Amino acid sequence: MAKQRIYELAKQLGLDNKVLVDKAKELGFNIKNHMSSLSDTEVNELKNKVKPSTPAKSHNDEKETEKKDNKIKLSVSSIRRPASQSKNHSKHQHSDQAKKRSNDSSNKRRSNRHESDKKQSNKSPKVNKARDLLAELQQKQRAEETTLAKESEKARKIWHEEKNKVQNQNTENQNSQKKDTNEVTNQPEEKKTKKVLGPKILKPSPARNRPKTEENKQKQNQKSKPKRKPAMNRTPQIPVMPEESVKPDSRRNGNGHGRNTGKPGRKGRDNNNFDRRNEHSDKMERRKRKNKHNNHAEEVRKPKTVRKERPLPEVLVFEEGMNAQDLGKLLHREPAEIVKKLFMLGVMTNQNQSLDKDTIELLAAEYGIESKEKVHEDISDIDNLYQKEVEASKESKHQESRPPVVTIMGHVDHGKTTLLDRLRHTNVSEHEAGGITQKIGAYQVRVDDRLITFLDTPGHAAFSNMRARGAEVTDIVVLVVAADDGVMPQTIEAIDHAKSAGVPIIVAINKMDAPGANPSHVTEQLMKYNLIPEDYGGDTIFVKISAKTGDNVEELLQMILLQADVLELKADPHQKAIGTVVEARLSRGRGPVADILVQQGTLEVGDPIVVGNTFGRVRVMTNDKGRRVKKATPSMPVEITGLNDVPESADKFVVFEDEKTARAVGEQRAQNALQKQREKVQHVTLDNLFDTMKRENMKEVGIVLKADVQGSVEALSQSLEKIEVEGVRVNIIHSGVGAINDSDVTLASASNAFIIGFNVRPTATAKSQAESDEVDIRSYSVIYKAIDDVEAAMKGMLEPTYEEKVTGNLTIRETWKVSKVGTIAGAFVDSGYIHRDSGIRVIRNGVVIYDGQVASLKRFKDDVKEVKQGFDCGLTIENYNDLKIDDELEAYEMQEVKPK
Ligand SMILES: Nc1nc2c(ncn2[C@@H]2O[C@H](COP(=O)(O)OP(=O)(O)OP(=O)(O)O)[C@@H](O)[C@H]2O)c(=O)[nH]1
Repeated sequence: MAKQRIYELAKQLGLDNKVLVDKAKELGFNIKNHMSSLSDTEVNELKNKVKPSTPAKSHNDEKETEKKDNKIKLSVSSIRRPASQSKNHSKHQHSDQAKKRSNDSSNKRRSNRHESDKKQSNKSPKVNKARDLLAELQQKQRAEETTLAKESEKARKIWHEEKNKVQNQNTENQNSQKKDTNEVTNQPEEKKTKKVLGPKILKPSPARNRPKTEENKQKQNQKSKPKRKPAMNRTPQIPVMPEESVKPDSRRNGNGHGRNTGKPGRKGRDNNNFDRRNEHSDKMERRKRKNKHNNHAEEVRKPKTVRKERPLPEVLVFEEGMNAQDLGKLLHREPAEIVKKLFMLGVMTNQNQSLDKDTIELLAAEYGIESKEKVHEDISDIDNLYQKEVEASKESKHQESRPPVVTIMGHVDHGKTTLLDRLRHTNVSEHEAGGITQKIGAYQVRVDDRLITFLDTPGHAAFSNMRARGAEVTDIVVLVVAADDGVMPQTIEAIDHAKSAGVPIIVAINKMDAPGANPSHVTEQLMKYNLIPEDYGGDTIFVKISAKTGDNVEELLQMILLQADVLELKADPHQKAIGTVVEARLSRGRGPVADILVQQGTLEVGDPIVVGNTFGRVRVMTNDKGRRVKKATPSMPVEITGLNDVPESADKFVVFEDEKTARAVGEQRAQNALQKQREKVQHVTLDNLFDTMKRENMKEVGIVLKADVQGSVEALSQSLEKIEVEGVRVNIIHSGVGAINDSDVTLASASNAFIIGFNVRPTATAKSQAESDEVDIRSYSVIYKAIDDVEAAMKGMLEPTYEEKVTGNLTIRETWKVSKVGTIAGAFVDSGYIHRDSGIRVIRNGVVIYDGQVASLKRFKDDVKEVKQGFDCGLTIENYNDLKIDDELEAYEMQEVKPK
């Protein structure tokens, strides 16, 4: 049988040539490659060897797998090993296998080889040629392999030399790592080569090799704690570096920092980052140095100011809600210190947090000082300021005697004004309208170089309120009782007022010259009111005088001074001036004018002043004789100008440090007063709801009241409001001092009220406005006249009755029918007049056929109010169009009939 070549057999078996060659070699056949031929025996033997493990049907799969395996092996080995090494390795393997087999088949093979050689030499020249070619190819292959191996060996040597150089350098630098470095450098070449050429191996992070900070050390210790062996067994720890970590510097970008992952890309990036970082840090460094330099320069220029430690205040006057900053200012300490102190006291706060009273007190105690809460003063409460000044004067060491302020009281016509006239040597009563004193006057009388201030209060009942106010500033009341008239109602009222004010009374029994004078009777009457003369064991001074003749007036003055001495009246002229308004009015040329009585201190021209709800600066000051003065001492009545508004009588006044404050206070008070007034008008509660409803059903007479002085306004308004007419009451819508002006008319018109002017007249514009608005203005100079008129008007309002009054007769002369308007009658006024609002009756043949209202009234094309006798007019009647020529028209009005 012919010999078969291995590749043929491989093809037949569906195996790779190499596999078959290997198998054949395993069996010890004398073959070289897949071209080698096999004998039949060898073929069979090889088939047997291959067959069991390689079933025919899976040949392809196996082939594939083998191919893959071979490829992988080759690829891996080509990377991992140098060619020569791989060759050696295969040689070794080959030799091992040969050794194994050599024992059992060496002789046999040797003989076979000889045989085959012989056989081959005997072959055809073609075969020999092919063999030679093959041999030649093999030689070439071997030569190439040898060259490659030499080159790789050379390259490896160079690499090792380089590496060793670097390692040696590092070894010198890093003594602690010396040992390990040496170990690594002494490692076998194969291993090292393997490392370099082999696939990437994940290396321990260089981070672990960083110099250990304290923190890192701690962390590492914590981590390694459970793994630690007992201390006794521990050997001195030499850090065993991982293989790669022994050459860290060569991998750390030359600076020992940064992470090296072994990737060139990342290396590069790290380098760049690092460079940038370096650059940045350099800049920072430069900047720092520069700043240092600058700071230093500043330090040189400006020596540091050391804050002076100011002493703590004796008392911490605080307000609740202050914060650490506020308290820091008061205590002359840094707010941070305050916060710290509070923290120590257990109060967690910041500099801006409001603190309560207790905390602030605690803080003061911590500093060892007293604390006092600041009491808020409402400077707009001038009554309070006034009272404070009064109290201050009582404790003042600069008190001086002051003139007594005397008020003369008594019943009407008992001679009060005559007495004052006598005292002032002027005749006031003759000029008084209606013979009644209408104003509070204040005068000073000199008696033996001593002064007595008199307030002339009117005796009429309507002025009782003013009298009571007069008593407030009064030290002594002189009660005038006519000897021929005796005690009257207002005498008793005066006694009550004086007593309630705690003011001592001196009784002046007047009109001793009158024929019916009976002083003992008067004395008896007064004793009923606990006014007991000294003669009767009492302490009331009785003086019998005649104001008319002047008898005993001097003695009365002496008695007043005596009483003043008993009272020891004193004041401090050096303190801030306070006092009371006696009277106020609006002067046309001078503006608001106020008669005031200085009670404490000294008022000077130019003083910023708040008077009631007004304020200003004292511009001109005039005394009771009409002379200008610059100063007003205690108990001195003066008239002042310079206020921004007219104050009310009995208002308090207080002088302020500056005009700004005075203005602020005055404005605040005016605003408060306005608010109060509004609340008074608008406020309706459950308590007053019934009253309000009741008032809604009542008819009201609205009055706008204007007078020359505030006292008259008050007196008149009180009298008017007292008028009682069943079902009707007076409502004073507005009252004030000064002429009747436009706004008064507007207000009266809007409120359907009329205006009463007392001693004042309307301005020209107000007069014309009143006429156009049909507002009634009544002017009076005597109070009771005004009261009587109002009373009559009020009676007129009670259920007024109306009666018809025919005002005119007309005859229709023409009619026109206009669509949308109706019938227009052209009529002639035969008698009287027709008004636009007239009622109208249509009379035809003596019979009233319609009674209605005029709808429109015209003359030619113009609407008119009224058409009088002798004129033509055009008219329409509401809801009636059946108008015919010669119809008679009767115009009429419903007129109010006053109750009798
Ligand atoms: N015979 C006599 N008549 C006097 C005396 N005093 C006043 N009269 C008169 O009494 C009247 C009233 O005097 P007045 O001084 O106006 O009285 P009044 O108390 O001021 O009156 P009112 O201002 O209304 O409060 C006048 O006619 C005086 O002339 C007096 O001493 N003797």
